[in-house]
Amino acid sequence: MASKASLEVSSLVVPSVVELAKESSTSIPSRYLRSDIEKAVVPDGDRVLEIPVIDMQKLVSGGPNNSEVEKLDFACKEWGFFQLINHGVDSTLLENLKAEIDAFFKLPMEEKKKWWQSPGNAEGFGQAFVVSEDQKLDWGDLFFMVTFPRRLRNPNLIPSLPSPLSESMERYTSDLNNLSTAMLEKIAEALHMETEEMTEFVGEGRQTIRINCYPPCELSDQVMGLTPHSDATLITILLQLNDVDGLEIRKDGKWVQVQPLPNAFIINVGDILEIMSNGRYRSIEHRGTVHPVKERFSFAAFFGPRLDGELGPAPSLISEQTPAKFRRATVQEFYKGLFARRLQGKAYVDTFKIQQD
Ligand SMILES: O=C(O)CCC(=O)C(=O)O
Ligand SMILES: [Fe+2]
Repeated sequence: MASKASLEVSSLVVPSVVELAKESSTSIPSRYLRSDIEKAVVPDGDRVLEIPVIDMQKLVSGGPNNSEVEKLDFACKEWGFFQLINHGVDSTLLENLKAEIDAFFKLPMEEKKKWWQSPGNAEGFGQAFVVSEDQKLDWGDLFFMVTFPRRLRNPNLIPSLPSPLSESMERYTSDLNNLSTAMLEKIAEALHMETEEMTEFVGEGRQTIRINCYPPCELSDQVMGLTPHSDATLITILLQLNDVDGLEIRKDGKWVQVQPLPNAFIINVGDILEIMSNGRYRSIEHRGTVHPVKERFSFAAFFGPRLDGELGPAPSLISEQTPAKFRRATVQEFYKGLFARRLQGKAYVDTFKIQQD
């Protein structure tokens, strides 16, 4: 049955960083400058960090004992992050989307104002998780909206975006919604969960999207494009929209840069999947850095469960030997708490942990 539950998401309204970046670097307000940025480690020589690569075609076509499902299990368990190739999303659509988003963020501010966030509503251009006037701000503008289920969409967004961006967004978010559902079925298989348990938990699902634009900044080592965080999702499908790297993950305590394969998706385990898998899979902390002279764009599609359900470890994954590591909560309660605080690594999901003696 379709749920009526909706969720109000808000964030304090802040100025546009794209506009700010047009001014000289001497005028960067202190709200953006940080002195506590940990540097990323540079891999030895020309060794780069090789995050696992999963092939969607192999994942869906293999029968029982599919080794790609085992690879998926390993990637979610050991990394919380992997690249997805052969994902089936049309590459022409991806190329069009990249150009259209670039043009969208370059529209004059006068026009972009139509889609700016407003007090009490975090959809549109702006920032997220800004809850106090004195917290540090990210060096980037985002565009956030609810995309699925359709009835929860804000009518001032997708249909009123410039054409052809609105048509590309419709196709892209719909393709990613289907891909997320297919991926979660495989994740259920990898976890040896009952399939119905996953489908019941996800229900109609909920997708939100966040497009990130990080303008260049001369003081790039003193600003953060996107504060270290884990995503509060089941899974996130991330696409880097241009040729500028900047995504970093915290691997074994150290920040390391990710170099995505062209047009591959980067998929990461979110906090809700960590809870549902009873900690077998772990959401990974990541951040967006800023380049000194180049702007960077990325597109994150967040996929979570229906809003009118409950979350907690899947009953089939709990036993006497593996007791529940997380408390149960309604999905609404989970999100309400999330949006009431600033982003701070994995601190929020940790509040759901049950102390083990
Ligand atoms: O820009 C990136 O690569 C990371 C984006 C991200 O983590 C997010 O939007 O949640
Ligand atoms: Fe993220």
